[in-house]
Amino acid sequence: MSAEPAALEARELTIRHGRRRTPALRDCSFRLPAGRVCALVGPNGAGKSTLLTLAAGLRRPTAGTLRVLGAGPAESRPRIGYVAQTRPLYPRLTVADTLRLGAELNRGRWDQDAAERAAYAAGLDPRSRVRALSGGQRTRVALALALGKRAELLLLDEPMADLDPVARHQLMGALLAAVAEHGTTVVMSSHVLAELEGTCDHLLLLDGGRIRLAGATDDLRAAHARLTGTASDFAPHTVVESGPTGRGHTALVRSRGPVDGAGWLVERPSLEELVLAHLRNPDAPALRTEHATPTPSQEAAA
Ligand SMILES: Nc1ncnc2c1ncn2[C@@H]1O[C@H](COP(=O)(O)OP(=O)(O)OP(=O)(O)O)[C@@H](O)[C@H]1O
Repeated sequence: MSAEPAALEARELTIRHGRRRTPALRDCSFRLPAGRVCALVGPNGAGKSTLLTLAAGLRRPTAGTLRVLGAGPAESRPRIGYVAQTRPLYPRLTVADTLRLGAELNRGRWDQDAAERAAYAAGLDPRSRVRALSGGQRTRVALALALGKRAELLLLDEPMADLDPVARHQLMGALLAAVAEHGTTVVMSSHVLAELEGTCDHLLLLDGGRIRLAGATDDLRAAHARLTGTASDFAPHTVVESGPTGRGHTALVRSRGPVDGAGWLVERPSLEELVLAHLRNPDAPALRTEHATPTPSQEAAA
């Protein structure tokens, strides 16, 4: 548990789309402290976009609660920047008009410089109509609106999917600057695990609508180890994934006590290794670190 303010706090969050029998999210409980850059990862259909739409106040949960910046999602909407996977924009407006509309809708908090930096960094013409933009250019404009809004919480659905490598680099720079200057919290869904490694300091791994891993990336990595040795018994540690290697056996384990001194070669897994091992092994127990655990609710404490 933590006294740090939470950007998101979910308790038993469940949502069923329409009449679907299987919920898109099931009993998800987690806490995302404010000021983090959180990678939201998981396979196709895991529930990532659904979670972002709930946080953006565009859908209501079937059961459970989600607090956003300490309030209900709808109430917090003015403080949130949400970039949907479809990048909805007005096709007839020019890029400059789109930013003007952003300024109009966010009077008193609009940051024109930040919006223009994001939109025009690659030489995009302000007079271009939105309908004539490429997928990556639309993404730039959608991100420019979110950054110009000086949102306290940015909810970005696969923001890097259609950006070229230079634009990805620029986007990460702009996001990290917002975090450093304004304490912005960023939640970013992505399938490009290697790209998230150096940028994200928090991870939410969803699979089948359930939370598999939640916590600071350093804490999650520190809770695991890759052990390689001649024996195949890795007790007392919990094996997430194991297999033979040229040198004997190797396993990615959730450590229970010290891992040194037992004759194993010990390595700290990368974020990508950790995520892949959990996705390949759906029976591995979920892990939510202390800082990612919701504080006891007032009703529960009463
Ligand atoms: N509007 C909808 N109506 C019915 N079912 C939906 C709707 N939106 C999502 N779903 C279902 O909810 C589940 C979660 O979908 P969601 O889009 O949240 O996954 P995702 O993790 O974002 O996937 P991807 O990586 O492919 O974008 C899937 O089974 C999907 O089919």
